[in-house]
Amino acid sequence: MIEVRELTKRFSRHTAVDNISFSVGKGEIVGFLGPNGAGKTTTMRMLTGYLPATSGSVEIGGHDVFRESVQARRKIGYMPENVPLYEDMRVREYLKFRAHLKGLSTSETRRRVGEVIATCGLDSVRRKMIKVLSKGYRQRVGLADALVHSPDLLILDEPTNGLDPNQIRQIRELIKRLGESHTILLSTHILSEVEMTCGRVIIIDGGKVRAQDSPESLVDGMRTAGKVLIELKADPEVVQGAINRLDHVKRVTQEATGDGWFAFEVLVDSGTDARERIHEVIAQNGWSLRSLHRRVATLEDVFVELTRQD
Ligand SMILES: Nc1ncnc2c1ncn2[C@@H]1O[C@H](COP(=O)(O)OP(=O)(O)OP(=O)(O)O)[C@@H](O)[C@H]1O
Repeated sequence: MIEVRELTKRFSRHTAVDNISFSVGKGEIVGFLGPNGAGKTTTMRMLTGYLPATSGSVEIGGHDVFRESVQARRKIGYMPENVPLYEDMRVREYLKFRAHLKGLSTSETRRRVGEVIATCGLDSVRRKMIKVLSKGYRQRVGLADALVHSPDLLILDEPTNGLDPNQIRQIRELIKRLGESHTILLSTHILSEVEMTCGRVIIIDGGKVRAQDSPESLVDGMRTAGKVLIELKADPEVVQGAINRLDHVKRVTQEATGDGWFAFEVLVDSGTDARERIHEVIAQNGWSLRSLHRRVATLEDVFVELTRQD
């Protein structure tokens, strides 16, 4: 559905997107992740034909976005980061206006506007002025606008940005439902959202693709996957020294928990499980233990590992 080849965008001397290639298959929901300034919005704007590329190509459903822009755009529903809405229009009126702009006939417009109002849960506000709507409803209007011409592909730039947790949940559920009948590429900062909604993730940083895989495989392949967390009561320096001497232990850090106990974080080689040997050391020394468990890596760990500056 999306085929991106060696895509580059330079703004004078700054390269915002640097020779990236990826594809998104029909029916996939793909998360596009990256820190601020990574190049997500710039990439999405090129994908949707709003911004010309410096070099490289983008095909949407077999149509080159730059050379066959009308055909390609017909397949795309784009929701930009800050949805530009006409504040003084009523919701239904605005969606009708947008549908006409996108070339729908009067009867198609009536039918589709009714459908997207229902899909996006806008029935109760369809006669309200856009300026009185909450941010959550505005996002839904943006989504309805992106959907009104029945595109196969949705490109959503931070669809939950600025929403409260309830609104985030509602939009996430809506996106999941839309994913049953659309291909979706969405950018977000909320990693748990990606884990819940996306089958695949593309992580970009400094304009380059750093990783692309399912959230599970990225987490499995995580280099720092092995961490054991312990809480016990004993001389922390002695504990640290004893655990540090074990095979496959890379680093032990400790901090006081404030109630007389100490918390230790033990970094071990990937693929090793040091819990049993750590427990033996604790038992041999007779230290009081109140917790010992392995921490499973999260997508956040992968993200930090791939995009951190140091
Ligand atoms: N029109 C422009 N002119 C010059 N530089 C730009 C322009 N648009 C974006 N940039 C720069 O390109 C880089 C990538 O920006 P982009 O907005 O694509 O990042 P992003 O990943 O979407 O970030 P955020 O998460 O903050 O929205 C940034 O360094 C930005 O300053």
